Amino acid sequence: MTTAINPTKVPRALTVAGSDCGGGAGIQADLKTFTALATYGMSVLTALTAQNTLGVTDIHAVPEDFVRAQFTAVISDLGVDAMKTGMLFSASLIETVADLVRDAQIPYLVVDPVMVATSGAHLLAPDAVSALVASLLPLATLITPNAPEADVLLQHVPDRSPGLPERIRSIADMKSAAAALHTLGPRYVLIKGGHLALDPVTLDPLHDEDAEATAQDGIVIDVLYDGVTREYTLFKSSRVKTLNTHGTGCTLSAAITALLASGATVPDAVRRGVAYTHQAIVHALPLGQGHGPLNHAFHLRSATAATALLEDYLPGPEGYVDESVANGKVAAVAEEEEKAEGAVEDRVVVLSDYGWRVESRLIPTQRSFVQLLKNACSAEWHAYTKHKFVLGMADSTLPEASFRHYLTQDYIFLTHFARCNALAAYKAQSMADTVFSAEIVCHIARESQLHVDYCAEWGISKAELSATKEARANLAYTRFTLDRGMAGDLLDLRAALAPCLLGYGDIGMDLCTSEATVKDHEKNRYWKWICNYADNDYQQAVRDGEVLLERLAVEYGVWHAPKRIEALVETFRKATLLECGFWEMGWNVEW
Ligand SMILES: Cc1ncc(COP(=O)(O)O)c(N)n1
Repeated sequence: MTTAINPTKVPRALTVAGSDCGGGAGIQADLKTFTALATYGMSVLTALTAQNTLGVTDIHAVPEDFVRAQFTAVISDLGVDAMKTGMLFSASLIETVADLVRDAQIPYLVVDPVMVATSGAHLLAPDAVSALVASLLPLATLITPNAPEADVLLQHVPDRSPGLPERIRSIADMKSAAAALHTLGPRYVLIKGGHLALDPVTLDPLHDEDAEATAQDGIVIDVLYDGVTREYTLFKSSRVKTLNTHGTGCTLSAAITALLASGATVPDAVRRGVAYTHQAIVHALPLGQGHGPLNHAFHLRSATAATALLEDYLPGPEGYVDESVANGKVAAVAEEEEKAEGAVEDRVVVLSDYGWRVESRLIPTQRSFVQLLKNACSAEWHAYTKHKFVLGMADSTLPEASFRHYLTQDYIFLTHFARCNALAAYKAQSMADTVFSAEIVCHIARESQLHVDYCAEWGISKAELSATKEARANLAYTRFTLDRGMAGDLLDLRAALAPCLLGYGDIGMDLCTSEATVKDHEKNRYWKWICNYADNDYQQAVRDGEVLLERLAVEYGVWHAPKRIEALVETFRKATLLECGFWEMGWNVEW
């Protein structure tokens, strides 16, 4: 039976996996991920586990006939654009699923060869690996083993070349393993590097004694191999110091499946899936007493923000039967939220192939430092992000002379913005944070070159740019930021830089989603500028910057230092006003 056609534009994603009643892994993680990535999620259960963050206490396999019934129900009526498999448990379940997939002709199949849970429980019978290799891998578009799973699968590669490692330890090993696993059938192989300890600079495998220390600031490399083009793509993420990684593999393969269902190519789905999973780990929840779950809804930011989202949908006063009861409830919720705010102590484990070490650190629960800054300066933020210069770009009424003046000054601004980030690299307390800022410097250098090209489109030559004198507003803003950085610490500097990073993100998004702007965008002279800041790359930079600010806020102890918060708010306010001054400068073409 082939899959039903899709009469809507909603991407349809199916997971065939085990249930984790604790909600962190398996079907539950997959469905949360599908929803977070705006796909319609469906599930076929292969096994029920009694499980929490500490481990699996029992497993109940679903009979093959019932797996068949679930799959047929989904395929015949709702249809599937992409599907993944997770915990399949036994050889007979694997063969059943492979039979069903073969008939259904689903466009994409992602196989996550789940073998052992983070907690150590066996989720696949050892004798079922041969069935997985023989029946399911040949049908897969992509397989997503971690290094230990890849090691097991490699034992099943016929004609193992002598170059294949016994145990994957380096990027070179990951590459040769990926190419070897491709011969088992899947076009793409993604080997996840979370279990490897690599030197963050040379990317060489670490010796046992160095692994523990460097794993703190380490990086994770995932290797994707395309068996048709024979190309490798390496995805780099910073390693997150946390114990809360339960469900990481499920989440990544589900995210890739959702993105494939949405029309992404495999490399793009992997790139975005890795980024989504990384953020879900960064915001992971310290729930339970073992490996806590990821936060699949990190983009809702906080319970307060999620509830605020619902404000638009609440009925008016006429919707309540008894207003006093309703008000009482609201007050109770507010009190609960207040109690929930603050910081909790999280046990942080630095994990590597070679061992682990526990540290403790404070993790804010409900609070967002970025939100605090924006709320405290809401009037200034409004003046900046809704400035007449911005509104003039939205409807293309901004005089070109103003924009040109702004562009020439922005070129100078970029130079100082790079210096600020170089200063941030110097102020950083860890190699990872130094590299983070240094990479921004390199990014600004490239942006500066693109700026020259963009200015040329506006008839501004490189010579003209070089001869431009710096306007007072520019001087004030950039030197203020540098001064904050030199006199203060990394957080002071990042708070001074935040209005630029976050504000342009807000403006790009606002203008790109405003109906009026979008409707006439072909006639809008500023559309390209707008798209540049609404683009995924810039928005990702905004998210990275926000995550950094939230972390620094905790690391520098601001939640216990009201005076420090006040000072940081003032820095943020001044920088926001100086951004307004920058627009004013453009608007008035003042020198
Ligand atoms: C039902 C189910 N499926 C998959 C996993 C693996 O997830 P993890 O390795 O994070 O424990 C799990 N623990 N439970």
